[in-house]
Amino acid sequence: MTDPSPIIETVNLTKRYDEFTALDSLSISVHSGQILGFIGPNGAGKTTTIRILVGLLKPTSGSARIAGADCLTESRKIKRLVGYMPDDFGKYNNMRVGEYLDFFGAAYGIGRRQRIVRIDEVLEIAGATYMKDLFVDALSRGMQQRVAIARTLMHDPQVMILDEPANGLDPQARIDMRSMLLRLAEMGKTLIVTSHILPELARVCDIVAMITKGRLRAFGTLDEIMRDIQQRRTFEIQLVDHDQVDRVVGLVENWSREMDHPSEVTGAKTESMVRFTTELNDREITPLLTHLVGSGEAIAQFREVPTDLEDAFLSVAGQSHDDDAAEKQVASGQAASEQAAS
Ligand SMILES: Nc1ncnc2c1ncn2[C@@H]1O[C@H](COP(=O)(O)OP(=O)(O)OP(=O)(O)O)[C@@H](O)[C@H]1O
Repeated sequence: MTDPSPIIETVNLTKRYDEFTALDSLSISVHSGQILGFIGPNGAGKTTTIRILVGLLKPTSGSARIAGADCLTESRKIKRLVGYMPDDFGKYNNMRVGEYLDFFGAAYGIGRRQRIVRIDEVLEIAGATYMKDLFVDALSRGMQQRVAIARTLMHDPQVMILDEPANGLDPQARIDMRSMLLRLAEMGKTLIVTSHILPELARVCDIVAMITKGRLRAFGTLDEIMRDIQQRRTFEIQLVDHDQVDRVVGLVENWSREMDHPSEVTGAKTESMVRFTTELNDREITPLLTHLVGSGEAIAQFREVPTDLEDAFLSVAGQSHDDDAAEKQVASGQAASEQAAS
């Protein structure tokens, strides 16, 4: 039987600094063995949440519990239960990896004999056995991240909180990190993995929490989020001949006006393609296809361009500006230029 009670739970967690609300009524729950992707842009409130969870910051109101222990008042239990891997590896001059792990093991109160065994175990789990005698400061970012995971595992925590583990990694190291997260989850660890961008890591997460400006915008499995998010959908109409493009652009524009539903319509003559975005649902969009076919235009394909995770994230990020339409426009402009640049 699975345990129905969550291992990590925050209820209306709020943190204010004077008038400024860094975290606003965050309620999330994570079950044992799950990987939570905690995603939000810079300044969203991720670090604030993590600092509360690991007992380093006092919330203004609300509660946070890990395996039943209160993150604020039961810090000893929390320290034993949680392994926290910060984004910044730190500077450790003239320290070899084995010594580094020994140092942190001692800080966790692990006995000397036990540490010797444990260091080999965690290095093996992290795929970093060969690094044991290397100097920490000479390691690449990808190697450092493996050692950081080994360090976080030293006291065998039930919950691991990894802050931006994919930050600064090359594509291969990102893939390795993804496998590592899955391996940790298979071992029964519960993981919170933060990111300010939508990384490939999100694809290994069982659930995703997206926050912006301190507020939870979406929470659930990736599929649920993709379904729920109000999204402008993009359609492509593949034509047979490039001469049709201007006519079909006109047809779609007229139809949109008649429907009183603005669409952005663009034509690409070199591809014999017309693209448009709309918020209409399947039932509402079907008459357009009938209209196009009825007009006598030869249509090779009419298809929706699948929305990817990145679009979903940008859509959620846009919701944070709902109170201010002008700001929203700026945000979507930035998002578009970032997308174009990436
Ligand atoms: N001590 C503080 N006093 C005032 N404001 C603070 C303080 N600490 C954090 N903040 C503000 O709270 C907001 C949330 O910050 P937080 O560090 O949690 O964001 P984040 O999602 O972790 O961002 P990043 O990805 O950049 O680390 C930010 O606007 C930040 O400037």
